[in-house]
Amino acid sequence: MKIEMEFLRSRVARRVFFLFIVSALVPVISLSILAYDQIVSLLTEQRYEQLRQSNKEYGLALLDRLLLLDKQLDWMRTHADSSMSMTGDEAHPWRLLDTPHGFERVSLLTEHADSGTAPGIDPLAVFTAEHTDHLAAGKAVLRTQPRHDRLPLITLARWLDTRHPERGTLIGTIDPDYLFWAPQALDQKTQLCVLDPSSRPLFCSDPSQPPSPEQLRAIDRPNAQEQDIHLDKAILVMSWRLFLKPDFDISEWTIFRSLPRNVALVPVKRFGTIFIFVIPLTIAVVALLSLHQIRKSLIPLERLMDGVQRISSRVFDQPVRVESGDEFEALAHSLNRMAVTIDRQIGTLSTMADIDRLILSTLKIEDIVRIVLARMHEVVPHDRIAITLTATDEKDLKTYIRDERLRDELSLERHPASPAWHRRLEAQKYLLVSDHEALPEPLIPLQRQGASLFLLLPVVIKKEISAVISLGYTQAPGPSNEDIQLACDFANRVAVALTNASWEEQLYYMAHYDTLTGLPNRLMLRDRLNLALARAEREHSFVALLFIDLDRFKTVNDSLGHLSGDLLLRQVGERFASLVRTEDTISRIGGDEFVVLIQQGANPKESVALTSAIAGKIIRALERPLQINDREIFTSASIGIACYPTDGETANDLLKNADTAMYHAKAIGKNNYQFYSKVLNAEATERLDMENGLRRALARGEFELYYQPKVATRTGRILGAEALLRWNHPERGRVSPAQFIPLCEETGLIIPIGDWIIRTACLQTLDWNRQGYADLRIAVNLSPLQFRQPDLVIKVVETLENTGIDPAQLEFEVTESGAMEDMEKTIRTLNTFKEMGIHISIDDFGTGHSSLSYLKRFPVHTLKIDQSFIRNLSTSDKDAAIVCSIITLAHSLEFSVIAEGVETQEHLEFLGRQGCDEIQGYFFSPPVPSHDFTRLLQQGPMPLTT
Ligand SMILES: Nc1nc2c(ncn2[C@@H]2O[C@@H]3COP(=O)(O)O[C@H]4[C@@H](O)[C@H](n5cnc6c(=O)[nH]c(N)nc65)O[C@@H]4COP(=O)(O)O[C@H]3[C@H]2O)c(=O)[nH]1
Repeated sequence: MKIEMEFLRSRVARRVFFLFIVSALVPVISLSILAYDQIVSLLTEQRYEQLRQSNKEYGLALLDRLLLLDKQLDWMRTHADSSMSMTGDEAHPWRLLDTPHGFERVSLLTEHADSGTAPGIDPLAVFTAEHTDHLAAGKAVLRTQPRHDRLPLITLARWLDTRHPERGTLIGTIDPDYLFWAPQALDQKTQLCVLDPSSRPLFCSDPSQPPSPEQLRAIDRPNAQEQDIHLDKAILVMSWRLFLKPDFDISEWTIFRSLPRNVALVPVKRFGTIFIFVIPLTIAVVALLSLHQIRKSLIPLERLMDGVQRISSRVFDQPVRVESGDEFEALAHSLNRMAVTIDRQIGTLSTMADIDRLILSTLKIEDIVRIVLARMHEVVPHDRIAITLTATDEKDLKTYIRDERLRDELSLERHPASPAWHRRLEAQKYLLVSDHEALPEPLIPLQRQGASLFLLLPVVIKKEISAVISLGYTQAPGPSNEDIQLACDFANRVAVALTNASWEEQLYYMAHYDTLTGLPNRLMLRDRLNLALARAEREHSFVALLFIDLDRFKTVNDSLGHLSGDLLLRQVGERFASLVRTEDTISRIGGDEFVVLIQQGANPKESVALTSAIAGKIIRALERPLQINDREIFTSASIGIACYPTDGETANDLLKNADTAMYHAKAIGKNNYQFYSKVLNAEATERLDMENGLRRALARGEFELYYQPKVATRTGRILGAEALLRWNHPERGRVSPAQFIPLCEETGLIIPIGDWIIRTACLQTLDWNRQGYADLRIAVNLSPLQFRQPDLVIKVVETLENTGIDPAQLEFEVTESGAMEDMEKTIRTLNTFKEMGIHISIDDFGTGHSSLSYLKRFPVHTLKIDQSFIRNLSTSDKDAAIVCSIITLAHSLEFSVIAEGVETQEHLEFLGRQGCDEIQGYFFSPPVPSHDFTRLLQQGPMPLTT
C-alpha cells in the first residue's frame, strides 16, 4: 500500500488523521489500563491463593511430622522396658533414652523429677495439671518455648502409662531442623514463618527478617487477605492456622508467608512490556489504515477540487474521474454533468455572442445563413438543419441546407411558397411536426437526409416571417423543452441579424450598385478590380478591362429625353451582362460608360483572343436595334481595352489607359474596339498637360478671340461674325479649339472661359460700334455645359449692361444636341434670350436627332447648316438634298439660314440659288484676329466671286 504523505498538507487530512489516532488511542489506552488493573488484581488474588495453598500444604506436612514424632514417642513408650537403653542413675528421676530420628533427645521423667533441677531437662518438660486429662487420654502434649538467638525449644510429652502416670513421662525435644524445613520450591524472596500461638516465630526461612508487628497484627484479623493487600502494597502476606489442640493440647500454630509484590507481579510486568509494543503497533496500524482511508477519501476530494478549478477556468473537456463507489463518485458524476451543462451554456452564449458579432460585422444574409447552419448545433443539438428564406424579392422560397459532404458550401433548393404552412407558423413561436403528416416543401430535403421529426422556428422581422429555421431529427425523442427554449432565443437573434443584414445589404447595394441598371457601380468595380489584380499577381495571370462608351448616347438622350435614355442604358446593360461570365464583372461607372472586367488565364495570346472576342460580341450586341417606347433606336459602342500587367499594374492605371484607348476608338470612327498602347498613353499624358495649361491660360491671357465674318449671300455685306476661341500656347503655339474645347467641357473650364468669351466678344462689338460699325451681330458658341448654368441669363444680362451694347448685336449659337438635352428648360432659356433681343442660332444643324415638333417650339432665329453637308455639296446629291431641305424647312418655320464651311464659288452659288440667307466660310475669310476683321469691315462688302 503506497501512502502519499503529501496529502497530509491538507488541513482536512491532518484533522481527520489526528482524530483517527486519538479515537484509536483513547480506547486502547483505557482498555490497557483497565486490563492492567484487572490483571494485577487477578494475579494478586491468585498469588494470595497460591500463598494460602502453600501455607496449608506446609502446615499439613508439619502436622504429619509432629504426628510421626508422636508415633515414635508412643512406640518408645510401649517398648520402654525392652528397647530403651537407659543412662543415668537409678535413683535419679531422669533417664535419657536412645534418641530416635527427629528428636534432639528423649528423656523419661519420673513423677518426682523437677525440671528445674534435673540436668538436661528442658523447663518445658514440666507440665502443668491442665494437660493431665490430655495425657491421661494417651495423647501427647506439645510445648514450645522461645530461646534467645536460637530456634525455640519444642517438646513433645506423653505418659509412659496412662493408668500409672507415676511411671513417668516420655519427653522428646524435637529437632527444629527436622520439624521445620524450607521447601525447595521456595522462592528466595518468599518469607516462610511458623508462629506459635503468641505469634512468636518458631521458624523463619529468613530469620533475619521476621514478620513485622503490622503483619502479625494483620494476620490476627478475620479477613487477613484483603487487609494485607491494603496494609502494605509492597508485600503480599498470607497465613494459615494449624490447629494442634486436639492432638497436642496446644493452641494453633500459624503458617505465615510473605512475598514482595513486585516479585508476585512479575507476569504483569511482562504484560506491561507487551503493552509497550502493542500501543505503538496499534498506533502504527491505525495510522496506516487512517492514512489509507484519508487518501481514499482525500484523493477523490482533491480531484473534485481540481475539477471545480478546471470548471472555473472554463476547461470542460476533462471530466473528474472518481471510482470510489461512494458519495464522492456520485458527486463527481454530478460535477461532470454540471460541467457539461455549463459548457453547453457557455457554448450557447458564445454562439449567441458570435451571432451578435455578426449583427455588427456581417453584411451578407448568406454569410449569416452559413454560420447559423454551421454552428446552431452548438446551441441546440439536431441531426439536420435547413434555413428557408421567405422574404425574398423572388417568387420562390430559397432553402439552404447544411450538407456535411459540401463542407462550407451550401446546398440551395428553390420551391414554391406554401401559404398554408406560412399561416400555421405565423401564430406560433415554434412548431413540432413529424413525417406522419404531409410535409411542406422546405422540409423535404431534410426528410431526404433521413429526418423524421422536425422543429420549425419562424424568424420574425417586423411581424413578418422572413425565414424559417428547420431542425431535423432522425429519431425520437427530438428536442427537449430546454432545447426548444434555446432554439427560440436563437431564432430571435437570427431575426435581429437578418434585419441588420438586409438593411446593410440595402446600404451596400446602394453604395455598390447602379440603381438604374442594377449593375455594379464604380466603387464595386474598383473593389473587384483590386481583388482580380491581387489574384492575377499571385497566379501570374492576366486581367482585361474593357472601357465602353456608347456612341451618340447624348444625342439619343437629348432628342428622346432622359427617361428614354434611362431605358436605353438599362437595355444596353442587360445585353452586356448576358455576354460575360458570372465571374466577370460588367459595371456602369457613369453616364453611358460601362466597364467590363475579365479575369484571364496566364497565356497572353489566349487572353488577347478572348478579350477581342468579348469586345466583338459587345459591338455586335448593339447592332440589333433597341426597343425604346415603341421606337427602334440604334446605338453603337467604342471600346478601349487595357490589360494587366502590360498596360498597367494598378486599378487607376488600367482604368485610365482603357479610357484612353476608348478615346482612340472614338477618334478613329467609333463603333470599334482598341487595345491601349504606349502611344495612346502619351496622348493621354498630353491631354493632362493640356488640361493643366488650360487652367492657367485664362489668367495668363493666352486666349484670344478670332472672328469669322458672316456674309449676306446676295450682297456680300458683312452682317456680323462668329467669335472663335484661339489659344496661344507659350510652347505649342496656336492650339486648335477642336483639341481643347472638348477638354474644357469635360473639365468644366468652359464655364469661366465661356464667360470671358462673351465678355470679350461684347467689348469687341462695343469697340466696332465706336468705330462706326454699329449694326454688326457677333455670334458666340454656347457649349451645352455653359447652357445648363442656372445663372447664365443673369451673367449675360450683367455683361450686356456692363458693356452697354444692344442685345440684338449678340447671337448665341447652340448646338442641336445641346439644345435637345433638356428641351423644356432650353425653350425657357432661349425664350428669355429672345425676349431680351438676343439672336439665337442652332449650330451644326442636321447632325443631331432634332425633333421637328420641338423645333417649331424653339425660339430660334437661324438654322446653321453643318459644314459636313456643305463640304460634299458638289459630290453628294444627298447632302445637297439635305441642304435644300434644311433651307426650306428653316424658311417654312420662319427661320433664316446660314451655311458654314463654304469654301468654293460652287458652294456659294448653290446656296445662293437655294435661298440660303448667310454664308460663312473660307470662301470669304477664315477666322481672323479682331484687327484683321476691322480691316475686312473697312474693305466693305465681300466679293461674291473669286
Ligand atoms: N474646313 C473649314 N473649316 C471652316 C470653314 N469655315 C469655318 N470653318 C471652321 O469651322 C468651325 C466653325 O465653328 P463651329 O462649327 O462652331 O465649331 C467650333 C466650335 O464648336 C468650337 N469653338 C471654337 N471656338 C469656340 C468658342 O469660342 N466657344 C465654344 N463653345 N466653342 C468654340 O470649336 C470648333 C472648331 O472651331 P474652329 O477650329 O475655329 O473651326 C471653326 C472654323 O474655323 C471652312 O470654309 N472650311
